[in-house]
Amino acid sequence: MSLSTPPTAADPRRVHVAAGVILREQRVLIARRHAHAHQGGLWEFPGGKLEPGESVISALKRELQEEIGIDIEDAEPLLQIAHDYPDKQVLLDFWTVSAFSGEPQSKEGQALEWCELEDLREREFPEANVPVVDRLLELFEIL
Ligand SMILES: Nc1nc2c([nH]c(=O)n2[C@@H]2O[C@H](COP(=O)(O)OP(=O)(O)OP(=O)(O)O)[C@@H](O)[C@H]2O)c(=O)[nH]1
Ligand SMILES: [Mg+2]
Repeated sequence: MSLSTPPTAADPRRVHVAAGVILREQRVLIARRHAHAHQGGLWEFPGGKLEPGESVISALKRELQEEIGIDIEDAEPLLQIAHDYPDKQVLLDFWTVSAFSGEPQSKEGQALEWCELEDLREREFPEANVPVVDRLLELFEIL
């Protein structure tokens, strides 16, 4: 019998998070997590925790307005990842944001970068993000 149980998406202790993969030409918008935050100093896709009773898309819209000041006009699910950090279990819902209004700006003092897809591997992301970065590069046929 294995000592640890594999991650399951349904575990109610998981923190459910919505994050946006915002694409423009061959670039993706990434933000740097504050040094003191969970997984601090690493790059992320903007987003945050769902409030009780909130849908993923509503949370995504709210978080992207709060963090970078844009309004989502079109988005579709890209990948869901359940990941266990030593100190936290998360369920990350990554959505591709294909249309939005407003110009992304740092509303919480975080660094923002329109990163060329081919440079994405050089940025350090939290461990849970590895499959989403892989998927994105696969979709754009970047090896
Ligand atoms: N937004 C975002 N969170 C991520 C990513 N990858 C990843 O592991 N996480 C984790 O998911 C959780 C998301 O929390 P958050 O800090 O963005 O939540 P939030 O915006 O609601 O912030 P708050 O806690 O200050 O209200 C964190 O534990 C973070 O480490 C990612 O790409 N984007
Ligand atoms: Mg956040």
